[in-house]
Amino acid sequence: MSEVRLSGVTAGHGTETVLDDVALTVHEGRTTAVLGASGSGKTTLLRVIAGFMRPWSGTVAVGGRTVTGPGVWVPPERRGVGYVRQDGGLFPHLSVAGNITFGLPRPRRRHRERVLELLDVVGLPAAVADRFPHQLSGGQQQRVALARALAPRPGLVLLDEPFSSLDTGLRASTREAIGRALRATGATALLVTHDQDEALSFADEVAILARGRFRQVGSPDAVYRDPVDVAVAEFLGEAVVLAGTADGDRVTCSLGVLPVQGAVPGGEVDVMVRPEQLSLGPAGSGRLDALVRGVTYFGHDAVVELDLVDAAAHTLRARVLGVTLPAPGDRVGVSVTGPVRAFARGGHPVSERVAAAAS
Ligand SMILES: Nc1ncnc2c1ncn2[C@@H]1O[C@H](COP(=O)(O)OP(=O)(O)OP(=O)(O)O)[C@@H](O)[C@H]1O
Repeated sequence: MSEVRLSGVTAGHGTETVLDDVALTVHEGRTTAVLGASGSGKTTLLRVIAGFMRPWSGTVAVGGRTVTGPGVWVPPERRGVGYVRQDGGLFPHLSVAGNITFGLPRPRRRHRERVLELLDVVGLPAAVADRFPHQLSGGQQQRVALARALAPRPGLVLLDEPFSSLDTGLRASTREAIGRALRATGATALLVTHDQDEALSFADEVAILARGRFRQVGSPDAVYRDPVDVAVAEFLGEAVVLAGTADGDRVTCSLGVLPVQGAVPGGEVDVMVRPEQLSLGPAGSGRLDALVRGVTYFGHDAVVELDLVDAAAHTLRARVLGVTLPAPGDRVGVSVTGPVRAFARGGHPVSERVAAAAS
Protein backbone atom coordinates (compact mmCIF):
# COMPACT_ATOMS: atom_id res chain seq x y z
CA MET A 1 0.00 0.00 0.00
CA SER A 2 1.77 3.05 -1.26
CA GLU A 3 1.49 6.70 -0.57
CA VAL A 4 1.74 8.80 -3.72
CA ARG A 5 3.25 12.25 -3.56
CA LEU A 6 3.55 14.78 -6.38
CA SER A 7 5.39 18.04 -6.00
CA GLY A 8 6.03 20.84 -8.45
CA VAL A 9 4.75 18.78 -11.37
CA THR A 10 4.45 20.76 -14.60
CA ALA A 11 3.45 18.86 -17.72
CA GLY A 12 1.80 19.45 -21.05
CA HIS A 13 1.57 18.63 -24.72
CA GLY A 14 3.52 20.60 -27.30
CA THR A 15 3.41 24.19 -26.10
CA GLU A 16 0.25 23.72 -24.02
CA THR A 17 0.80 23.59 -20.25
CA VAL A 18 -1.77 21.21 -18.77
CA LEU A 19 -0.49 20.75 -15.20
CA ASP A 20 1.10 23.84 -13.71
CA ASP A 21 3.29 23.25 -10.64
CA VAL A 22 0.92 20.70 -9.17
CA ALA A 23 1.28 19.16 -5.71
CA LEU A 24 -0.84 16.33 -4.33
CA THR A 25 -0.48 13.62 -1.69
CA VAL A 26 -2.67 10.53 -1.43
CA HIS A 27 -1.97 8.77 1.85
CA GLU A 28 -1.45 5.03 2.12
CA GLY A 29 -4.66 3.03 1.73
CA ARG A 30 -6.78 6.13 1.03
CA THR A 31 -8.80 7.02 -2.05
CA THR A 32 -8.68 10.45 -3.66
CA ALA A 33 -10.98 11.53 -6.47
CA VAL A 34 -9.63 14.15 -8.83
CA LEU A 35 -12.59 16.12 -10.12
CA GLY A 36 -12.17 18.31 -13.16
CA ALA A 37 -13.99 19.41 -16.29
CA SER A 38 -13.25 17.75 -19.62
CA GLY A 39 -9.79 18.79 -20.78
CA SER A 40 -8.63 19.93 -17.32
CA GLY A 41 -5.74 17.47 -17.33
CA LYS A 42 -7.04 14.50 -15.33
CA THR A 43 -5.76 11.83 -17.69
CA THR A 44 -2.48 13.71 -18.10
CA LEU A 45 -2.06 13.56 -14.31
CA LEU A 46 -2.61 9.79 -14.24
CA ARG A 47 -0.27 9.24 -17.18
CA VAL A 48 2.47 11.18 -15.38
CA ILE A 49 2.03 9.08 -12.22
CA ALA A 50 1.90 5.80 -14.14
CA GLY A 51 5.04 6.69 -16.10
CA PHE A 52 3.36 6.82 -19.52
CA MET A 53 4.40 10.45 -19.85
CA ARG A 54 7.37 12.49 -18.64
CA PRO A 55 6.50 15.79 -16.93
CA TRP A 56 8.56 18.86 -17.85
CA SER A 57 9.54 19.27 -14.21
CA GLY A 58 8.69 18.10 -10.71
CA THR A 59 8.84 14.85 -8.81
CA VAL A 60 6.53 11.88 -8.35
CA ALA A 61 7.11 9.45 -5.48
CA VAL A 62 5.21 6.19 -5.01
CA GLY A 63 5.56 4.35 -1.70
CA GLY A 64 8.33 6.74 -0.63
CA ARG A 65 10.43 6.01 -3.74
CA THR A 66 10.97 8.73 -6.33
CA VAL A 67 9.84 7.33 -9.67
CA THR A 68 10.07 10.59 -11.65
CA GLY A 69 12.37 13.45 -10.77
CA PRO A 70 15.58 15.20 -11.74
CA GLY A 71 17.77 12.41 -13.14
CA VAL A 72 15.32 9.70 -12.04
CA TRP A 73 13.03 7.69 -14.28
CA VAL A 74 11.48 4.39 -13.22
CA PRO A 75 9.66 2.70 -16.11
CA PRO A 76 5.91 2.06 -15.72
CA GLU A 77 6.22 -1.69 -15.20
CA ARG A 78 8.50 -1.18 -12.20
CA ARG A 79 6.41 1.43 -10.37
CA GLY A 80 3.97 -0.97 -8.68
CA VAL A 81 1.05 0.97 -10.14
CA GLY A 82 -2.16 -0.56 -11.57
CA TYR A 83 -4.15 1.33 -14.22
CA VAL A 84 -7.83 0.94 -15.07
CA ARG A 85 -8.83 2.70 -18.28
CA GLN A 86 -12.12 4.36 -19.09
CA ASP A 87 -13.17 1.54 -21.43
CA GLY A 88 -11.61 -1.26 -19.38
CA GLY A 89 -9.22 -2.05 -22.21
CA LEU A 90 -9.64 -5.83 -21.93
CA PHE A 91 -8.00 -7.98 -24.59
CA PRO A 92 -10.91 -9.34 -26.66
CA HIS A 93 -9.09 -12.52 -27.69
CA LEU A 94 -8.26 -13.56 -24.11
CA SER A 95 -10.63 -15.13 -21.58
CA VAL A 96 -11.36 -13.36 -18.31
CA ALA A 97 -8.72 -15.55 -16.61
CA GLY A 98 -6.25 -14.78 -19.42
CA ASN A 99 -6.90 -11.06 -19.04
CA ILE A 100 -6.50 -11.11 -15.26
CA THR A 101 -3.19 -12.97 -15.34
CA PHE A 102 -1.79 -11.17 -18.40
CA GLY A 103 0.49 -8.86 -16.40
CA LEU A 104 1.86 -11.60 -14.17
CA PRO A 105 5.17 -13.36 -14.71
CA ARG A 106 4.67 -16.43 -16.97
CA PRO A 107 4.89 -19.14 -14.26
CA ARG A 108 2.17 -17.41 -12.23
CA ARG A 109 -0.24 -17.10 -15.14
CA ARG A 110 -1.60 -20.59 -14.57
CA HIS A 111 -2.56 -19.89 -10.97
CA ARG A 112 -6.28 -20.49 -11.12
CA GLU A 113 -6.63 -19.79 -7.40
CA ARG A 114 -5.40 -16.22 -7.80
CA VAL A 115 -7.94 -15.66 -10.61
CA LEU A 116 -10.79 -16.97 -8.45
CA GLU A 117 -9.60 -14.93 -5.48
CA LEU A 118 -9.55 -11.74 -7.58
CA LEU A 119 -12.96 -12.47 -9.11
CA ASP A 120 -14.28 -12.84 -5.58
CA VAL A 121 -12.67 -9.54 -4.52
CA VAL A 122 -14.39 -7.68 -7.38
CA GLY A 123 -17.70 -9.45 -6.71
CA LEU A 124 -17.87 -11.71 -9.77
CA PRO A 125 -18.72 -15.45 -9.74
CA ALA A 126 -16.02 -18.02 -10.57
CA ALA A 127 -18.10 -19.07 -13.60
CA VAL A 128 -17.04 -15.96 -15.58
CA ALA A 129 -13.35 -16.97 -15.56
CA ASP A 130 -13.64 -18.79 -18.89
CA ARG A 131 -15.86 -16.27 -20.63
CA PHE A 132 -14.59 -13.73 -23.13
CA PRO A 133 -15.02 -9.95 -22.70
CA HIS A 134 -17.84 -9.75 -25.26
CA GLN A 135 -19.82 -12.19 -23.11
CA LEU A 136 -19.81 -9.77 -20.15
CA SER A 137 -21.83 -6.65 -19.36
CA GLY A 138 -20.04 -3.29 -19.29
CA GLY A 139 -20.02 -3.30 -15.48
CA GLN A 140 -18.61 -6.84 -15.37
CA GLN A 141 -15.89 -5.83 -17.84
CA GLN A 142 -14.87 -2.93 -15.57
CA ARG A 143 -14.67 -5.29 -12.60
CA VAL A 144 -12.44 -7.65 -14.60
CA ALA A 145 -10.29 -4.66 -15.58
CA LEU A 146 -9.87 -3.85 -11.88
CA ALA A 147 -9.09 -7.52 -11.10
CA ARG A 148 -6.40 -7.38 -13.80
CA ALA A 149 -4.95 -4.19 -12.34
CA LEU A 150 -4.94 -5.74 -8.84
CA ALA A 151 -3.38 -9.06 -9.93
CA PRO A 152 0.29 -8.03 -9.47
CA ARG A 153 -0.63 -6.62 -6.02
CA PRO A 154 0.11 -2.96 -6.82
CA GLY A 155 0.45 -0.50 -3.97
CA LEU A 156 -1.39 2.13 -6.00
CA VAL A 157 -4.33 1.85 -8.41
CA LEU A 158 -5.17 4.63 -10.88
CA LEU A 159 -8.73 4.68 -12.21
CA ASP A 160 -9.43 6.83 -15.28
CA GLU A 161 -13.20 7.49 -15.33
CA PRO A 162 -13.92 3.75 -15.04
CA PHE A 163 -17.68 4.18 -14.67
CA SER A 164 -18.35 6.79 -17.34
CA SER A 165 -19.40 4.35 -20.07
CA LEU A 166 -21.96 2.59 -17.83
CA ASP A 167 -25.64 3.42 -17.52
CA THR A 168 -26.96 4.85 -14.24
CA GLY A 169 -27.97 1.64 -12.42
CA LEU A 170 -24.90 -0.31 -13.44
CA ARG A 171 -22.75 2.65 -12.63
CA ALA A 172 -23.83 2.75 -8.99
CA SER A 173 -23.48 -1.00 -8.43
CA THR A 174 -20.10 -1.17 -10.22
CA ARG A 175 -18.86 1.81 -8.23
CA GLU A 176 -19.85 0.11 -4.98
CA ALA A 177 -18.23 -3.20 -6.00
CA ILE A 178 -15.02 -1.47 -7.02
CA GLY A 179 -14.95 0.63 -3.85
CA ARG A 180 -15.38 -2.55 -1.76
CA ALA A 181 -12.62 -4.33 -3.71
CA LEU A 182 -10.20 -1.45 -3.21
CA ARG A 183 -10.91 -1.33 0.51
CA ALA A 184 -10.52 -5.12 0.78
CA THR A 185 -7.06 -5.02 -0.79
CA GLY A 186 -6.05 -1.85 1.07
CA ALA A 187 -4.64 -0.35 -2.14
CA THR A 188 -4.16 3.40 -2.36
CA ALA A 189 -6.34 4.67 -5.19
CA LEU A 190 -6.60 7.76 -7.34
CA LEU A 191 -9.82 8.08 -9.34
CA VAL A 192 -10.34 10.78 -11.94
CA THR A 193 -13.84 11.83 -12.87
CA HIS A 194 -15.89 14.79 -14.06
CA ASP A 195 -18.91 13.54 -12.10
CA GLN A 196 -19.45 15.42 -8.81
CA ASP A 197 -21.69 12.76 -7.24
CA GLU A 198 -19.14 10.09 -8.06
CA ALA A 199 -16.26 12.05 -6.55
CA LEU A 200 -18.18 12.97 -3.40
CA SER A 201 -19.54 9.46 -2.78
CA PHE A 202 -16.53 7.34 -3.74
CA ALA A 203 -13.48 8.94 -2.22
CA ASP A 204 -11.97 9.81 1.16
CA GLU A 205 -10.70 13.05 -0.34
CA VAL A 206 -11.69 15.15 -3.34
CA ALA A 207 -9.19 17.29 -5.27
CA ILE A 208 -10.63 19.87 -7.65
CA LEU A 209 -8.49 20.43 -10.73
CA ALA A 210 -9.02 23.54 -12.87
CA ARG A 211 -6.78 25.68 -15.05
CA GLY A 212 -3.78 23.42 -14.39
CA ARG A 213 -3.93 23.62 -10.58
CA PHE A 214 -5.63 21.96 -7.65
CA ARG A 215 -8.07 24.61 -6.43
CA GLN A 216 -9.00 22.73 -3.26
CA VAL A 217 -8.26 19.35 -1.69
CA GLY A 218 -10.27 18.05 1.26
CA SER A 219 -12.82 15.59 2.54
CA PRO A 220 -16.05 15.43 0.47
CA ASP A 221 -17.93 17.15 3.25
CA ALA A 222 -15.36 19.94 3.61
CA VAL A 223 -15.13 20.78 -0.08
CA TYR A 224 -18.91 20.68 -0.53
CA ARG A 225 -19.84 22.66 2.56
CA ASP A 226 -16.85 24.95 2.70
CA PRO A 227 -15.64 25.61 -0.86
CA VAL A 228 -12.80 28.11 -1.28
CA ASP A 229 -14.65 30.21 -3.84
CA VAL A 230 -17.85 30.48 -5.84
CA ALA A 231 -16.34 28.63 -8.83
CA VAL A 232 -15.49 25.58 -6.70
CA ALA A 233 -18.89 25.80 -4.98
CA GLU A 234 -20.68 25.75 -8.35
CA PHE A 235 -18.47 22.99 -9.69
CA LEU A 236 -19.35 20.69 -6.79
CA GLY A 237 -23.10 21.09 -7.02
CA GLU A 238 -25.91 23.56 -7.37
CA ALA A 239 -25.42 26.83 -5.55
CA VAL A 240 -27.71 29.81 -5.08
CA VAL A 241 -25.47 32.89 -5.14
CA LEU A 242 -26.92 36.18 -3.89
CA ALA A 243 -25.44 39.64 -3.45
CA GLY A 244 -25.13 40.57 0.21
CA THR A 245 -23.53 42.75 2.84
CA ALA A 246 -21.50 41.21 5.63
CA ASP A 247 -21.35 42.49 9.18
CA GLY A 248 -19.66 40.43 11.89
CA ASP A 249 -20.95 36.86 11.78
CA ARG A 250 -24.08 37.76 9.77
CA VAL A 251 -24.88 38.65 6.20
CA THR A 252 -27.85 40.55 4.87
CA CYS A 253 -29.22 39.45 1.50
CA SER A 254 -32.60 38.99 -0.16
CA LEU A 255 -33.26 36.04 2.18
CA GLY A 256 -32.90 38.33 5.19
CA VAL A 257 -30.19 38.41 7.84
CA LEU A 258 -28.44 35.03 8.00
CA PRO A 259 -25.64 33.53 10.12
CA VAL A 260 -22.49 33.02 8.11
CA GLN A 261 -19.81 30.38 8.47
CA GLY A 262 -16.41 31.80 9.43
CA ALA A 263 -15.38 35.30 10.44
CA VAL A 264 -16.66 38.02 8.15
CA PRO A 265 -15.51 41.64 7.88
CA GLY A 266 -18.01 44.25 6.80
CA GLY A 267 -18.46 44.75 3.10
CA GLU A 268 -20.06 43.54 -0.09
CA VAL A 269 -20.05 39.76 -0.49
CA ASP A 270 -21.42 36.93 -2.57
CA VAL A 271 -23.61 34.76 -0.36
CA MET A 272 -23.75 31.05 -1.24
CA VAL A 273 -26.65 28.84 -0.18
CA ARG A 274 -27.03 25.20 -1.25
CA PRO A 275 -30.56 24.45 -2.62
CA GLU A 276 -31.05 21.78 0.06
CA GLN A 277 -30.56 24.45 2.74
CA LEU A 278 -33.85 25.99 1.63
CA SER A 279 -36.99 24.38 3.02
CA LEU A 280 -40.59 25.15 2.15
CA GLY A 281 -43.72 25.40 4.26
CA PRO A 282 -47.11 27.15 4.19
CA ALA A 283 -47.09 30.85 3.24
CA GLY A 284 -46.11 33.00 6.20
CA SER A 285 -44.37 30.14 8.03
CA GLY A 286 -40.84 30.87 6.88
CA ARG A 287 -38.36 33.67 6.74
CA LEU A 288 -40.18 35.11 3.75
CA ASP A 289 -42.69 34.10 1.08
CA ALA A 290 -42.13 33.01 -2.51
CA LEU A 291 -44.24 32.02 -5.50
CA VAL A 292 -43.58 28.62 -7.07
CA ARG A 293 -42.54 29.00 -10.69
CA GLY A 294 -41.96 25.36 -11.52
CA VAL A 295 -41.17 21.94 -10.11
CA THR A 296 -38.72 19.41 -11.55
CA TYR A 297 -39.43 15.99 -10.09
CA PHE A 298 -36.66 13.40 -9.62
CA GLY A 299 -38.53 10.78 -7.55
CA HIS A 300 -36.48 10.85 -4.35
CA ASP A 301 -36.38 14.64 -4.40
CA ALA A 302 -37.40 17.61 -6.50
CA VAL A 303 -36.10 21.05 -7.42
CA VAL A 304 -38.59 23.85 -6.88
CA GLU A 305 -38.00 27.15 -8.67
CA LEU A 306 -39.19 30.11 -6.66
CA ASP A 307 -39.67 33.84 -7.11
CA LEU A 308 -39.24 35.69 -3.85
CA VAL A 309 -42.16 37.93 -2.98
CA ASP A 310 -41.19 41.43 -1.80
CA ALA A 311 -37.57 41.04 -2.87
CA ALA A 312 -35.89 42.60 -5.84
CA ALA A 313 -36.46 40.00 -8.59
CA HIS A 314 -34.87 36.92 -7.11
CA THR A 315 -35.26 33.42 -8.42
CA LEU A 316 -34.15 30.63 -6.10
CA ARG A 317 -33.89 26.90 -6.45
CA ALA A 318 -34.81 24.75 -3.45
CA ARG A 319 -34.11 21.01 -3.33
CA VAL A 320 -36.81 19.30 -1.31
CA LEU A 321 -38.01 15.73 -0.63
CA GLY A 322 -40.29 14.45 -3.38
CA VAL A 323 -43.06 13.44 -0.96
CA THR A 324 -45.39 16.44 -0.79
CA LEU A 325 -44.63 19.05 -3.36
CA PRO A 326 -46.12 22.47 -4.06
CA ALA A 327 -47.61 23.24 -7.45
CA PRO A 328 -46.64 26.07 -9.82
CA GLY A 329 -48.39 29.27 -8.72
CA ASP A 330 -48.54 28.28 -5.00
CA ARG A 331 -47.36 30.77 -2.44
CA VAL A 332 -44.97 29.15 0.08
CA GLY A 333 -42.84 30.16 3.05
CA VAL A 334 -39.08 29.75 2.62
CA SER A 335 -36.73 28.94 5.54
CA VAL A 336 -32.96 28.63 5.52
CA THR A 337 -31.24 25.82 7.45
CA GLY A 338 -27.70 26.20 8.78
CA PRO A 339 -25.14 28.93 8.20
CA VAL A 340 -24.45 30.21 4.70
CA ARG A 341 -21.04 30.81 3.13
CA ALA A 342 -19.85 34.28 2.12
CA PHE A 343 -17.12 35.14 -0.36
CA ALA A 344 -15.48 38.47 -0.96
CA ARG A 345 -17.07 39.71 -4.16
CA GLY A 346 -15.22 38.11 -7.07
CA GLY A 347 -12.34 36.87 -4.91
CA HIS A 348 -11.37 34.69 -2.03
CA PRO A 349 -13.77 33.65 0.71
CA VAL A 350 -14.28 36.36 3.23
CA SER A 351 -13.04 34.20 6.11
CA GLU A 352 -9.71 33.71 4.27
CA ARG A 353 -9.44 37.43 3.73
CA VAL A 354 -9.87 37.94 7.45
CA ALA A 355 -7.21 35.30 8.20
CA ALA A 356 -4.83 36.96 5.72
CA ALA A 357 -5.50 40.40 7.18
CA ALA A 358 -4.93 39.09 10.71
CA SER A 359 -1.61 37.42 9.91
N1 LIG B 1 -1.58 13.36 -26.90
C1 LIG B 1 -1.93 14.65 -26.83
N2 LIG B 1 -1.42 15.57 -27.67
C2 LIG B 1 -1.75 16.88 -27.61
N3 LIG B 1 -2.61 17.37 -26.69
C3 LIG B 1 -3.18 16.52 -25.82
C4 LIG B 1 -2.87 15.12 -25.83
N4 LIG B 1 -3.57 14.51 -24.84
C5 LIG B 1 -4.28 15.49 -24.24
N5 LIG B 1 -4.05 16.69 -24.82
C6 LIG B 1 -4.63 17.99 -24.40
O1 LIG B 1 -4.29 18.21 -23.04
C7 LIG B 1 -5.38 18.77 -22.32
C8 LIG B 1 -5.72 17.88 -21.14
O2 LIG B 1 -6.16 16.63 -21.63
P1 LIG B 1 -6.56 15.42 -20.65
O3 LIG B 1 -6.90 14.26 -21.51
O4 LIG B 1 -5.50 15.24 -19.64
O5 LIG B 1 -7.85 16.04 -19.94
P2 LIG B 1 -9.02 15.28 -19.14
O6 LIG B 1 -9.32 16.17 -17.98
O7 LIG B 1 -8.63 13.88 -18.85
O8 LIG B 1 -10.21 15.32 -20.17
P3 LIG B 1 -11.45 14.31 -20.39
O9 LIG B 1 -12.27 14.39 -19.13
O10 LIG B 1 -12.16 14.89 -21.57
O11 LIG B 1 -10.89 12.95 -20.63
C9 LIG B 1 -6.50 18.93 -23.31
O12 LIG B 1 -6.48 20.27 -23.78
C10 LIG B 1 -6.15 17.98 -24.44
O13 LIG B 1 -6.63 18.44 -25.65
